[in-house]
Amino acid sequence: MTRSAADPWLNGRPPHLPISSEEGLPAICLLPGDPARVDRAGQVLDDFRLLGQNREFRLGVGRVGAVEVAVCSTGIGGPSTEIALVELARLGVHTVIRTGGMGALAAHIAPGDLCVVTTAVRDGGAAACYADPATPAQSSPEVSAALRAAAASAGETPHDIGVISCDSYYVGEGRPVPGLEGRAAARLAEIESRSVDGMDMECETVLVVGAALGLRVGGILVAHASRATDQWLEDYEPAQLRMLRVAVTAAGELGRAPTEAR
Ligand SMILES: O=P(O)(O)O[C@H]1O[C@H](CO)[C@@H](O)[C@H]1O
Ligand SMILES: O=c1cc[nH]c(=O)[nH]1
Repeated sequence: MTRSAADPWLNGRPPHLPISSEEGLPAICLLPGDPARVDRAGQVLDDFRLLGQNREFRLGVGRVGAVEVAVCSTGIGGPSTEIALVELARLGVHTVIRTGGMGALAAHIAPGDLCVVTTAVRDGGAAACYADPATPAQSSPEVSAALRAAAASAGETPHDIGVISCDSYYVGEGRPVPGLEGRAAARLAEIESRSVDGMDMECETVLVVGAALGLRVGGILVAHASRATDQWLEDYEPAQLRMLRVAVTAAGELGRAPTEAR
């Protein structure tokens, strides 16, 4: 059997994710950007096992109660996130929850705060291949509701937020790269004028590409930093674990009461 360039799966194995369609995946998958967060999610899942890693795509599966949950890192930005989503959908995943970090823009969101993503401003590249730029990036209401309920049961009080997702961390997020300070400042002012609560680099792709593929989509983010107060959370792991606990509980609920993918 030879690999097709147009459809480069071979013997049920996708070209990027370290798994074959014979092994299959659970219907629900958490999507951190950082590969190291896959193992952190494993700390709050039962019977976690790592399936493998290829490039930025680290993949594992575990369980919450009777519900199996996959965790797959997307790497940074739209292109690698699009690849993960398309391959996961073909492997049987129908619900995805981004579990990431963000820079808060709204002054009332402090580093370490949890945020349930309801919408994303479309500022990346990959998602434009899947839906016209006018198509809104929105979480599936049942995914957001499950995340809010899981947070409440853990004693957390997450913010409901809109994020802007863009494919540049430095100048694109208004950081002063030497020689480009003016450009970065103008960019930050432009982002601030859009009235969003935070910025990351993957939510748009998860919401738009996932929806175009017929998946239920959503996201929970923890503020790693505040651009409003210029604070940065150095001891980030406890906040990530709080977020992951909420996401795993929500995944358990969504898996217990499956609805049709939208
Ligand atoms: O916290 P994760 O999911 O890695 O994502 C955030 O961190 C990366 C930037 O450092 C970007 O991918 C951004 O969206
Ligand atoms: O400032 C930040 C922090 C996390 N992720 C981002 O994209 N930006």
